[in-house]
Amino acid sequence: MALAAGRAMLMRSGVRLGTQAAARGGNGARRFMNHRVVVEPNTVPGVAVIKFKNPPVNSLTLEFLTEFVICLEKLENDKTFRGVVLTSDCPGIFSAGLDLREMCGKNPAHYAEYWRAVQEMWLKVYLSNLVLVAAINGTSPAGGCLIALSCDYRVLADNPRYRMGLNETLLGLVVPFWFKDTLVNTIGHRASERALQLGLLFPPAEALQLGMVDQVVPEDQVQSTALSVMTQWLAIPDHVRQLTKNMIRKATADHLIKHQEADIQNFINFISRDSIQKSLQVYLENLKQKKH
Ligand SMILES: CCCCCC/C=C/CC(=O)SCCNC(=O)CCNC(=O)[C@H](O)C(C)(C)COP(=O)(O)OP(=O)(O)OC[C@H]1O[C@@H](n2cnc3c(N)ncnc32)[C@H](O)[C@@H]1OP(=O)(O)O
Repeated sequence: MALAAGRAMLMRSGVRLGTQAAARGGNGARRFMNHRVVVEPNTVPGVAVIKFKNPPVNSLTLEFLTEFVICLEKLENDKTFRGVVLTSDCPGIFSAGLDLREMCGKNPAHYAEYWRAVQEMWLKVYLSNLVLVAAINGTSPAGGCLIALSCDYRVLADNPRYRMGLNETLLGLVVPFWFKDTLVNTIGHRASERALQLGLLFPPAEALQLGMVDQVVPEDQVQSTALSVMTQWLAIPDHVRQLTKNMIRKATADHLIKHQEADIQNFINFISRDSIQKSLQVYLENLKQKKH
């Protein structure tokens, strides 16, 4: 379903699916290249590394979301893969979250298409049959943090400049209920209440203390740590681990699935408001002028 919609979207936007290139890297591993998402089968058997490559800040544009979902779907359907490490190819930034330009100055049909793509990405990551480990090698606000929170395990680089959290209120936005649920499921109710209302972005030591990440390691060890953690997760037979994951996550995902259309309509109504459009424009302008 998501794959078909994604293909249609890519066709509309002029991206040819046939352009995905395969090449052999130095270690002989096949390396699949999309435009914005690079998939590298790694030295650990059954594990692929997905690198976000949407410079300058890996913002979650419609095209990026579509490519990402297609990549995950392909890996899920390829039974040689059991686990995926998610990381970034953009130095210092895991993902800047939703692309603000997708939510500014567009029409309701675009907002609907964009929000559905955000929902589908979250459902795909949150309910993935694969083991997903986030190797967070940069800052990850809002939607970037959501991707990491939706993985099974998080390893964060020990760099005080890298902040993580759901900062939507700082942009004048109300966090969607399923972003909130994902955070509450990870760090608990009280910590989420404070973090969400204040739009807090946490440095590594605090993120670890809160349980927002599972490990903080030196920057040059993020990916290797993620891969060795993966080995531990893959020691469990897939079917029992998948059933257990599904049992724990199903209610949260079902909440969105049940209200998916209403959630899209709510997003359109909210984002189309003059006051919201104005505050997003001011936020973007401030980013340009480096006032943040
Ligand atoms: C019911 C309704 C519910 C609505 C809920 C909507 C939910 C939204 C969730 C979100 O994800 S909103 C996005 C939140 N993201 C942020 O607040 C991050 C903003 N960006 C930054 O703080 C910084 O850019 C950075 C990530 C820390 C990187 O800093 P750096 O100094 O390295 O780069 P910049 O010069 O700031 O940025 C370069 C370039 O990229 C543009 N940009 C940055 N972030 C975004 C973004 N999220 N979307 C689109 N574009 C972004 C920035 O404007 C610069 O552009 P320029 O043209 O080169 O000036």
